[in-house]
Amino acid sequence: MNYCPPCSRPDLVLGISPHSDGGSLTLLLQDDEITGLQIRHKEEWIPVKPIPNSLVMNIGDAVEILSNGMYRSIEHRAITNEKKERISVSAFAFVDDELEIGPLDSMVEDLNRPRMYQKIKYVDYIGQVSARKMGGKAQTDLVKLQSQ
Ligand SMILES: O=C(O)CCC(=O)C(=O)O
Ligand SMILES: [Fe+2]
Repeated sequence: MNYCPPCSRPDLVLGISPHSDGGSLTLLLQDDEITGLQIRHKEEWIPVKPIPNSLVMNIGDAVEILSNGMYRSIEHRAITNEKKERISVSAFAFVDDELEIGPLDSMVEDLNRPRMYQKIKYVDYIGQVSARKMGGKAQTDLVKLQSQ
């Protein structure tokens, strides 16, 4: 659960720093009344206007890696609001710590595409991501193969 109190200087203070979710999929319940979530598209931050009574589903890094980059984990952040507090609820699906993840053969050989990410034990991947704190989307770069 994320809580952002009202903030007199939303231009200076973020609610949640830019990041992509490290798991496989995330379900997010937003406050229907406040647009706080933003996704990065090219160099711009695009607001995700809540659709009442609906959930947002985010693709996480694990799906990006497993799909060999076919499905990207989006970089996102939450901004603060000058007048209102905002609560959001995130439910993350993670991969088993001991599992080694890497692009699935069906996403590489079968599609005749170059392998974009190295294999890594999931717990090691998450350890590296956490060590960087919320350093933005480049977190999947940690396992991107040099030549890609
Ligand atoms: O509050 C939001 O809209 C985003 C929350 C989020 O990105 C997260 O919990 O990972
Ligand atoms: Fe997130």
